Amino acid sequence: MAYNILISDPLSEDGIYPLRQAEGFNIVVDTDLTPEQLGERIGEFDALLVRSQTQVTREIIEKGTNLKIIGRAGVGVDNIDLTAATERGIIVVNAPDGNTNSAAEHTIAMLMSLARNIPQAFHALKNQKWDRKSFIGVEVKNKTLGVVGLGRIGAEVAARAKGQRMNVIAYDPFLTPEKAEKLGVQFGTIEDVIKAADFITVHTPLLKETRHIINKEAFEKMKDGVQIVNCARGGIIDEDALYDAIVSGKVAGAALDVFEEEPFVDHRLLTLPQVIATPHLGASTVEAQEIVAIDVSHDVVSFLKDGVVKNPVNLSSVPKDVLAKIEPYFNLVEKLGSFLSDLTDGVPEEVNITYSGELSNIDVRPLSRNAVKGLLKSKLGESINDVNAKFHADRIGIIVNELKTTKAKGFTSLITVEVKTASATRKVAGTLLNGLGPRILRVDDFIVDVVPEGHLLFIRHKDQPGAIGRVGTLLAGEGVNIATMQVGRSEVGGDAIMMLSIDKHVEESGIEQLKQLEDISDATTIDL
Ligand SMILES: NC(=O)C1=CN([C@@H]2O[C@H](COP(=O)(O)OP(=O)(O)OC[C@H]3O[C@@H](n4cnc5c(N)ncnc54)[C@H](O)[C@@H]3O)[C@@H](O)[C@H]2O)C=CC1
Ligand SMILES: O=C(O)C(=O)COP(=O)(O)O
Repeated sequence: MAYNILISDPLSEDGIYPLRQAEGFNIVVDTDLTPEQLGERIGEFDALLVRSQTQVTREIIEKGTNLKIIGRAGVGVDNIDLTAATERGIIVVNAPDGNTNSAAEHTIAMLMSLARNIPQAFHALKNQKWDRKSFIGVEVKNKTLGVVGLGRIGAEVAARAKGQRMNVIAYDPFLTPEKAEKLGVQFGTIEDVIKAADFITVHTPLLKETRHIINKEAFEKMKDGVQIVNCARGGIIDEDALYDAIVSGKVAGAALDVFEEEPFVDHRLLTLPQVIATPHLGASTVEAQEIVAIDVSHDVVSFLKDGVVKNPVNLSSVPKDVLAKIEPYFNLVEKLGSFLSDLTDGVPEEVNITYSGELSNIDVRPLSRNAVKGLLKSKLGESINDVNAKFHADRIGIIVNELKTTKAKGFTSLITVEVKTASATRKVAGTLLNGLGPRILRVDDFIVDVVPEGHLLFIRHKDQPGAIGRVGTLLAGEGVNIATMQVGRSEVGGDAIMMLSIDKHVEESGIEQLKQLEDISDATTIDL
């Protein structure tokens, strides 16, 4: 299998060696594409690798008809339309750890430069001005640093600020008092943080909840003479409000690595002497660039070859030990979903997936996604995969419930999938038999033992002499050979089922004839 990979932002050449080494990977590096050129070419590629500059818009994603994976060699994915990627079943991966240290070091460098006017003084010297009066700074020791967003980078910045003898107060909606205590930082609301701080640094992702989280009202609550650092994302701070707050004297200075619009050549904020800036250099170190490129390249190779990724952004990630336990069930659970899709008429309203036995103790969400994928794929087509299965289920309004019980009726693990439509409830259960592979063990309330593969025929009939013979004769007339056959019944002479494994698909006309046979109430073909 050959794969075409496009790298559209500058990535470390040393870091992309996993891609260069992978067999069948054709790599194109073109970091000068305009959005129009990218749109024209993207259809040729299986994978797209970017940093923060390439805007991976819905339009680009829709033109990427062969795209399977988008790799972000860095953390922030606000330049990628995640909704569009998810809808189209394209997995997005990033490299969340590789540039933490560089971004934290850059933040501290900006903080110190801001406090001591280093860039402004250097600029004066370059212009042949020996000026010591204009650049009197402030110490950071014993000052309070307010950290908004105490994730990977925020926590590193907090630790280093403590090394500078600063007091640190942090706000993060996912911060627990325990984590705050462990990091030796004070724990507060956003209001506590912005009121207490002499310096404020933001380290959240850019989300709709964090866009302009530092705005006019926030500036009004701050201490007079506060200094602001943004090495996270343009847009977290309202740039117009920051401009006004600096001009009014409320804010003494700002150090910015990121901007609402990037790149630019002129920026109103840079006309203010209190503002120092770098052109989005937080992650621009040799070390960080090598690590992020390695991480994202590994994920692209392993996804295209084996369907496995370490750092998914639009799927929940699964630890290796859990993946090892659930991976053998991927195929079975997808087949259970497909089986039910063929068995049910009408739109599914509710899907209940019950995990019994050993599977009840682990994170089985990837299995549930595969069950939904199987259920939807035969109705909506091959474009359904585990990235977009949940999106399409939500879109249709299907409620998916995951249930767990330790009791597995003697099996190590048993998975039961039940589908409710407006007119019926159908269910199917299966397991992995040691050494024998996947088996369907129950259809509705009937016990069976079927390999979920190939063409199956599910028949409901009355337990009467001759019913089985009539089915055999009719299928023979259609040229359909029966490979295996099982019969189950609720009671002698009562409702019964036949589960046949057959060598070819039975046409609709054959199914209609089967349904007309005496004592046969229903017949369904299932193709797995
Ligand atoms: N300037 C640069 O070159 C770089 C910038 N970044 C930016 O820094 C951001 C943070 O990176 P990491 O620390 O690695 O991410 P992270 O995911 O480890 O941390 C983000 C933190 O923000 C918190 N958060 C989310 N919503 C919040 C809210 N409304 N208020 C306060 N906190 C909130 C989260 O709970 C999390 O703890 C990235 O999303 C990226 O945009 C990252 C690397 C380099
Ligand atoms: O990782 C991030 O979020 C960054 O902002 C780094 O961006 P870059 O890869 O340097 O364009």
